[in-house]
Amino acid sequence: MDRLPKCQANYVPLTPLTFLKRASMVYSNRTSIIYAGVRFTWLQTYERCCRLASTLRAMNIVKNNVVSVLAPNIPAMYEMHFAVPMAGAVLNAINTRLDAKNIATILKHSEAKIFFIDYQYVPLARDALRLLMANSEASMPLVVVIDDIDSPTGVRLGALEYEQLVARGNPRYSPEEIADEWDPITLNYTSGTTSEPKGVVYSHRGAYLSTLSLILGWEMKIAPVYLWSLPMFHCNGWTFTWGIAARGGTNVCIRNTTAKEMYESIELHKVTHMCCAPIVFNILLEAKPHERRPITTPVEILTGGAPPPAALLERIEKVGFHVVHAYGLTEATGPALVCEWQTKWDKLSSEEQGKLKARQGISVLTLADVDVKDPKTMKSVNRDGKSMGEIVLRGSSIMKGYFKDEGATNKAFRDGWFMTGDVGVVHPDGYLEIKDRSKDVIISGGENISSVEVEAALYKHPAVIEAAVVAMPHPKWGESPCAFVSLRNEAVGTVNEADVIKHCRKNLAHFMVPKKVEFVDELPKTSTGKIQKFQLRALAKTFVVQKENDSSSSGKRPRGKTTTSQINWEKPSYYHQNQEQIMALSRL
Ligand SMILES: Nc1ncnc2c1ncn2[C@@H]1O[C@H](COP(=O)(O)OP(=O)(O)OP(=O)(O)O)[C@@H](O)[C@H]1O
Repeated sequence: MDRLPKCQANYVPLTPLTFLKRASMVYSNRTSIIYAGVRFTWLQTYERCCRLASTLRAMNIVKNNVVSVLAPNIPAMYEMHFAVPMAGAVLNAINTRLDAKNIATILKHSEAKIFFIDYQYVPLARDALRLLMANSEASMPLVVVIDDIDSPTGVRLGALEYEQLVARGNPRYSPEEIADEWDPITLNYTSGTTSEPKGVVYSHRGAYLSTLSLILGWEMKIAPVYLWSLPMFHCNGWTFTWGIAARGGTNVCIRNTTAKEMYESIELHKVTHMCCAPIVFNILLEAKPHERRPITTPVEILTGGAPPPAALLERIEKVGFHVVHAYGLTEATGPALVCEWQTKWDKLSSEEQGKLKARQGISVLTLADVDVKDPKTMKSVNRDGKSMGEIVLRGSSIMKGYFKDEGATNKAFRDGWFMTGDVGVVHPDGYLEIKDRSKDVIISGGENISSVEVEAALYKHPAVIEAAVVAMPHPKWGESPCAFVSLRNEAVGTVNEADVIKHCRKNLAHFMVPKKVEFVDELPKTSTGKIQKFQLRALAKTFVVQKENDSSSSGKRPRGKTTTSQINWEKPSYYHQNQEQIMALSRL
């Protein structure tokens, strides 16, 4: 038996590109993409991708060349997820919330040969290209502007425009053969929450398997109507760029994730599925009455990227959304764990259900194994829901490695495991729960305090809209929890520090209760909307607790004051005004 050889009939390299070709045949007339007044079928999408791929080849793009794109969730961005690898190249979708300096750094590091730019991002891209040009070691990519396909604007940066390249190409183009499924398909840079963004490389095989296992993990049926509320530049839309083709679904593309645009799309197109970070729940929940639309049939939401507090899960489900919680990282091709629902939980109260759903869950099918280990001994921790260790993963959805960074790659892989840098526990039922990032754990009097647990208690307070907890120096305990909280507009002035501490006492063990609560207008965030705890930690270090139960700080803001502080958080270099829009929205 073992002598039977592989041949082209029985051994085809795994690649998500096969999903598109299949969709063009089996779902040829079904709507593939909706964007404003534009609609495509799966056959049209396939032919447009063939055309673009053939033009890229004609432009001397060869195997493993990087093609970068800076665009929101528009049809071109979707098509490039197929067309670029169909030309044999590697897609690098850049986060549109980065600033010019970081975009220039990515273009240089990735050695991008072509840079596609959505017309709205031309000013930002121009600044990035200027910085790149000033760097004598960097080579300049060819620039292509993507004009709005629904209402062309005429904005240009050079001679080339996306639709011209599509029109010029061959719809009968035969995509480049994937010789080896281990070949790279995309290059995605991490969020830079804990360090500088790193270039994560996915293989065709990893992308294919991760796509399938997420479809199964989320139980996504045939022909979903998928709203693009998650940026496609996040781990290729957590693989749903490829996944919607696999299911013959409809991609509803929107430029901005405003409450109005999301609610309108849900109503108009009868959206069945969407993905988002928990921060988007706030946008949906805090929508103004004229922006809201009733959710008449349940919309499935897959959420992840940050811990969703149980209280927030409860609130969003009451509106009519049905949430599935997943945990993952760029390095794991998006979600690696899904909190698979158990029917016996249906009988529980909504509060208990929220708590169970807030756990990060069990591995997706592509992972061969997941564990929580003591990072020093690499021994598995007890499955008691209490013993903490580092979450480690192994399997086909784990990245190939970090591009041009052997040191970081070697550090990330240890003893056959990928080290996530996240601290978690395993419950007796096998479900994992993340307690913190390694760097965020608070050690108070020798006890580990999970900032995520304290935050979950804070979110239960009806006036709290956002909360983050970090370590603050304490003369007796070494460290103690310090909470940074932003309040709903109507609660500002009515809730004080003592109220919040009293609320925490009711919901947490005494040693976990924050010794200080600082009210802020906004919390500092990364380009992907994650809270930058390093900035909070730096500020918390300046707070001095004199004795037990005295939380007076170094002096600027007296205890119990009910107004919020307008702190000018140091903006990271990868930060620009879109971020402010998101924050403003989340606080409306
Ligand atoms: N469901 C979740 N619950 C809690 N935390 C989550 C969840 N999903 C993701 N995370 C956090 O997000 C991290 C992955 O984020 P991402 O890959 O975007 O880059 P980053 O880790 O934020 O950036 P960098 O690696 O550059 O610091 C995980 O390691 C984990 O800390």
